[in-house]
Amino acid sequence: MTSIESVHGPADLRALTVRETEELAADIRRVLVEEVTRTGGHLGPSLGVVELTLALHRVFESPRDHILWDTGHQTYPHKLVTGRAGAFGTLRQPGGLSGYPSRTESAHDHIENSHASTVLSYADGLARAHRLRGVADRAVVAVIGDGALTGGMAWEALNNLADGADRPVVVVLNDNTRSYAPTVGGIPAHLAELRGADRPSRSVFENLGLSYVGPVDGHDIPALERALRHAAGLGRPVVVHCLTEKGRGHAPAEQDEADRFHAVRPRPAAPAAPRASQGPAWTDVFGAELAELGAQRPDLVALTAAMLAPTGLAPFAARFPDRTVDVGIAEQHAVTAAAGLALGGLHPVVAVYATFLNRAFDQMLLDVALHRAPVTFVLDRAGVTGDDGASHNGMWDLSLFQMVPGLRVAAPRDAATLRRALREAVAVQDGPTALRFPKGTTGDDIPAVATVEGMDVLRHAAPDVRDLLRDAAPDAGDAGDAGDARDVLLVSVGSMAGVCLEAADRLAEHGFGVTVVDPRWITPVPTALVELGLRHSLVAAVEDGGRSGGAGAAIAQALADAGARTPVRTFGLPQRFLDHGRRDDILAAHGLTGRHVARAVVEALAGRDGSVTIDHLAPQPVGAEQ
Ligand SMILES: Cc1ncc(C[n+]2csc(CCOP(=O)(O)OP(=O)(O)O)c2C)c(N)n1
Ligand SMILES: CC(=O)[C@@H](O)[C@H](O)COP(=O)(O)O
Ligand SMILES: [Mg+2]
Repeated sequence: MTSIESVHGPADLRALTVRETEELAADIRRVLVEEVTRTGGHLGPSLGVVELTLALHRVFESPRDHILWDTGHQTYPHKLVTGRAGAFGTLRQPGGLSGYPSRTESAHDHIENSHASTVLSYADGLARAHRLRGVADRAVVAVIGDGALTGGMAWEALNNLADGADRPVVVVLNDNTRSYAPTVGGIPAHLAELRGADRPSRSVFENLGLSYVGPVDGHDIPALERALRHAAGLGRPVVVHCLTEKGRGHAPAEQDEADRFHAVRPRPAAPAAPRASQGPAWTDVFGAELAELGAQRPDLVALTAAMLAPTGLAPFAARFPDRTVDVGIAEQHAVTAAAGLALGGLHPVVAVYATFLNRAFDQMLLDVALHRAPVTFVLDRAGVTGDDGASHNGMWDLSLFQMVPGLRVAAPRDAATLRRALREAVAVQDGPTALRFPKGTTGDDIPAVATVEGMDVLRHAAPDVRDLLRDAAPDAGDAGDAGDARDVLLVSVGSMAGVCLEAADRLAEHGFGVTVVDPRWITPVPTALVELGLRHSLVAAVEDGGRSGGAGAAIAQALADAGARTPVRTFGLPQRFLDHGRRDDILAAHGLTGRHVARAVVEALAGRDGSVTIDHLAPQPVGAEQ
């Protein structure tokens, strides 16, 4: 029985007989199911490309030939046959193998970005480079899924590839008819025709000017190899249409109608000990509230970019299918179509993972905000997601949002404030709104102890919260803070409320008067927040997002614009690409903990008069940066 342990690199594949290759495919599936069930990850997509991966590495000679993968979530077989079988048990673990191609892991890996629909553009550019540099002996092979093919970039690239008879890119279309759910739109309909008995005489690819090979059984290794060799021999741009099955070879995945085990959660290492209430999933809170609002507001329309269930829209879709739109993996189209829906008198809600909205920034800015269109953006997976690595962290949105005139942004801290923010957002009819919340569960609700000008005060040291906005400095109240009641203003952004409250307790133990405020609506910076900041000795903003141009930076700018001399410390993620890991570990590693924030605030205050010692707080790995 040929096993994956006998494969140390793709050259070993080329020495196998067809039978041995088929035995190897079975062993790869065994390893995928055993390991990914434990580690979590993209089991279904990888099971679907086992034979395709083996055929690709037998026909083409990576890394001299470039085999490029769109999205990269389906590359576990590729990793196994390119020398990483021994490390595969570390998949998606901190310090272990990435769940996507990684150039530091292997010369066989090229594209690390997990955002879909990019591979054909890489291939076009790489093929142009080969031509311009006179490189003639290196193939460029681009694997793209039927889902990714619904993304606009893919067609921009095809338009260019079709015009490049001298750029012999081999496009391998991995057609398993699904993104998460069955792929939607005219493109999958055309692919279905090509798969059918009475297929059209010419495919859309041939009408554009590319050659077309197929359809070919994506699980028949000899047939795949024949098709790939034929395609490579054409010496011109060509699409090889491969028919595969997502989740192939693992019955629970094959039978999973929802998404064929697109992304499975890690199996708990041991029976989970009863933990403090984690609360509901943010996604579920949003989905349930939107469905309720949909019953009250016939003008609400939900839009998704091929992620209806992952973004929580399933309850809304079940009740209001005619007001639910899946545009495919096409966020740019989703946003401008939402502007069109708004122009038509409706109130669209665009639900998307935060990082994927990046590619629709221009549409948000100039198709939505320029027209003050009442579109509500709901960003799930905002902040650190962790497991999926650098291109999945939702750490860009708060910075991008600062640039959008008229956009109002809410960052709820728990389930109650998420429901409230959603209701408030869809009530806004004179411009766009956005909500952002992280991956995972909400935890318990965190009640406000007071409100000030619409902002929630989670903790304060003054006898009366209104004292905080008076000019005279109130003495410390009964919160046990011995210092001036307005020593420190901690501005909590979204899910950082628990971190801020822990920091406040630590600071209060050491005699500081601390106010913790959650503006809930953080962009534009509330005037009342500036007023509060002006009356405190130090302002510290804590956000689960990139520090450059984020919410904290905007608060600092607003205070400076108001002529404040109050120093501002911003706590957020360093503007770097963060390696994969667990969300909580990454937040802690970058100082987003109560202990670290307290220590850094004390340092900042000590920096003013030097009278405060900080030896009682253990050193933390990362300091707060101004
Ligand atoms: C721009 C962007 N939007 C959404 C996603 C989330 N996503 C990851 S894989 C996937 C489905 C991909 O379908 P397909 O290309 O057919 O690959 P398959 O999983 O079927 O192999 C989606 C929507 C993404 N990675 N990038
Ligand atoms: C590859 C991709 O973009 C998605 O499958 C993503 O990995 C899902 O992330 P969650 O697991 O957080 O839903
Ligand atoms: Mg697919």
